Amino acid sequence: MAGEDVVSIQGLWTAFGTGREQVVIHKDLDLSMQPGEVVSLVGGSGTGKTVLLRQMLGLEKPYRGEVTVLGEPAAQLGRRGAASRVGMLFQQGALFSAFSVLDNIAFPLRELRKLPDALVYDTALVKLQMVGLGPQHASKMPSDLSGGMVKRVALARALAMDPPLLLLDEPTAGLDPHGSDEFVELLRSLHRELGLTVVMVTHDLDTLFALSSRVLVLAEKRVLVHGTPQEVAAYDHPFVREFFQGERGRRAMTPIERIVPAPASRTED
Ligand SMILES: Nc1ncnc2c1ncn2[C@@H]1O[C@H](COP(=O)(O)OP(=O)(O)OP(=O)(O)O)[C@@H](O)[C@H]1O
Repeated sequence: MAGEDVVSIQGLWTAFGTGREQVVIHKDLDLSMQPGEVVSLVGGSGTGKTVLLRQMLGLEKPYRGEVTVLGEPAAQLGRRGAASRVGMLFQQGALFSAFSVLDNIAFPLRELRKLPDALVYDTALVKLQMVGLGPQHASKMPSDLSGGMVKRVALARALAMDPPLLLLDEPTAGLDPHGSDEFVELLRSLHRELGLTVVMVTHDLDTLFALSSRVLVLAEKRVLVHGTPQEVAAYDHPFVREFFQGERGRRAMTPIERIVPAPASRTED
């Protein structure tokens, strides 16, 4: 039933520009997401993955059609309403550079103007701890943080208002393999502990296979195919072949071979 969907998109058209300059990005696109899913959106460059996240956050209005989040049109959530329903981790973290770590996390809580300062402070500290950072980091400035820490602080801020829906734009981009594995592990445990529904855009197949319960492929201005990562990877389409069966795809799908190099193939003399 539509009422149970965390996200429901029906008949979505996204277009930019007007007249002969107009470019249509999505055409009659439908999709829905159920509670607890971790859905990865994949698609070629310019297929409108990030725009779709921004529409779920209410930052972009559909040209035509409906984007509904937890039963309400996303475009009508308003900034404060949105923060308690949807948290978003932007690609570069997007921390306020003039604010300390704690003030960045506290920002959505302060915007409410309802909570006493002491409660805002305590809540922000709890969120900091939730993403694996101790209180010694609270007064640091964003410029003092590593890339992995910026992502963690941005995640804590996205979760400040306990939203049931978390949107992630390239969550592991820019992290080294170790940092990426750690961040995936953090996302996995937060998803489990908080019962989140997660929608992410990722080009990283390790992240996709590690986290996704379902993958949606955007192509031809709509959802071309969706299913488990394994089902989608087997779908016969040029983009899907290139994405999953190119060099990156083979690496992500055969982790055991990567870790244990085959000695037999190296000793042929
Ligand atoms: N506000 C805007 N005004 C005009 N065009 C826009 C706007 N936002 C996005 N676009 C265009 O819409 C298209 C889809 O953008 P989007 O960033 O969602 O792509 P994407 O699928 O996330 O691509 P990538 O994988 O390269 O990041 C692009 O061609 C982009 O230039």
